[in-house]
Amino acid sequence: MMRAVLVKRNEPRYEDEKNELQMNELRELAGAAGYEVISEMTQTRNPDRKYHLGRGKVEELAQIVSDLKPDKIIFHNPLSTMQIYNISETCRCETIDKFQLILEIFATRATTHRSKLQVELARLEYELPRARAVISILKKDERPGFMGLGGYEDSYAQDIKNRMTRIRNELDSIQKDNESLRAHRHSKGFSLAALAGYTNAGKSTLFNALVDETVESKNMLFTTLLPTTRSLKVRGRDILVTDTVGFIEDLPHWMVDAFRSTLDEIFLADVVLLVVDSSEPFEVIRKKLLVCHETMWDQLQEVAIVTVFNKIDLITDEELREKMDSLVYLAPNSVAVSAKTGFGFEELKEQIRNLLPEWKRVKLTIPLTEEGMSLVAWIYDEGLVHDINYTDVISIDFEARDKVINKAISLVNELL
Ligand SMILES: Nc1nc2c(ncn2[C@@H]2O[C@H](COP(=O)(O)OP(=O)(O)OP(=O)(O)O)[C@@H](O)[C@H]2O)c(=O)[nH]1
Ligand SMILES: [Mg+2]
Repeated sequence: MMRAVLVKRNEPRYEDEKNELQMNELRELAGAAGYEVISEMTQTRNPDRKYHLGRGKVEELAQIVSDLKPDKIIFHNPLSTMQIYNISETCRCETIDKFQLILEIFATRATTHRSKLQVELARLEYELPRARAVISILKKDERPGFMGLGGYEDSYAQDIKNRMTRIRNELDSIQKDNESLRAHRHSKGFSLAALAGYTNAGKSTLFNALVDETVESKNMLFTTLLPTTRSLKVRGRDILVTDTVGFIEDLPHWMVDAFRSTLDEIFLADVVLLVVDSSEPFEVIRKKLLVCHETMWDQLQEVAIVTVFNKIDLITDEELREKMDSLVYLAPNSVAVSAKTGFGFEELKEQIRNLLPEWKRVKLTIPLTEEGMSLVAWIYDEGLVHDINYTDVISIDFEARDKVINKAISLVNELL
């Protein structure tokens, strides 16, 4: 196991609780990336400056490093290239910030070709401006080995840019395949639901319990990198449920862009299940709901949202009521569940079912021929059959999308 020293920030203008939350976040992130935290240091913000790390602090850090010999120093706040360079140099230890840590987590979770490309793209986007800056710092210092770089600097940056272009092209073509897959699912009579929400809210646990199949769920952040899809049947309607990667607050734009295709699953759904951890403090839930809505809003105007208050086994009924009542304006169609105990699943399924786009119901008379039978088989595939009678003709009473009904009617007319 890799060993890390954490440097957390302390915002004097924040409440203690909020500072503690940020510390927890960094600890959890480090754990998720596979680090053992061997020491923690706090960096307090100087009111009139940015997160300037004073000489004394860096020396204190260097002492900790020489005593404990960690593999990495991890900072909560974003570091400039100059800071990374100076701290690594003084402490003789690799130094990264929270964003690089998140990238490491994504990299360890990436198992398929698509997710690996996404992670690589995000990494290159992060590296590009830094690569340029590091080279110019080294040039200024006139270090041996970096003298007379000449065209090297440009070609290095150009190389990164070329790799980014290649990855984007490849991702585009994978994205198109996914869109046709989605259209195919729709045409097969499935409705689409996606689980969304902040990381660690319990999406994967709920997903597993709802669809009764085993998808990795651990008490760590970012367990789910790739969307996973399984089917669920509610009152005869087949629903494909997709588990997605969790939202992260303050995600820089270059990361959001790289992971947009993960969010696309959410944007193309018929219903989004927005999962929140109801055992967290009210202010935290409120903030997380805001982040989710902000991230999804522009593209979600048409999509129904079910707000799932999860983990209610951890709080009292009174606490739950209070939270749900005060969050009404941020939590459309809310349902309280426990993914752990299964409480509230029936209500959740009903809520999903009620929000699915309406199908129409028709009765058709189809000739009892071979072509007629194959039309019936197709209707079974695409819709929900309520009643069917075989006499000298086939009388079928079924529910389906407009498109399916229109096609069935025109086929019947051809057969008559
Ligand atoms: N007590 C309790 N714990 C729960 C419940 N649902 C989930 N958990 C726990 O919460 C932790 C996180 O659950 P996950 O399902 O992995 O969370 P996630 O939203 O998929 O997280 P990411 O994939 O990282 O975005 C796990 O330790 C679960 O066991 C619940 O209803 N009750
Ligand atoms: Mg998950």
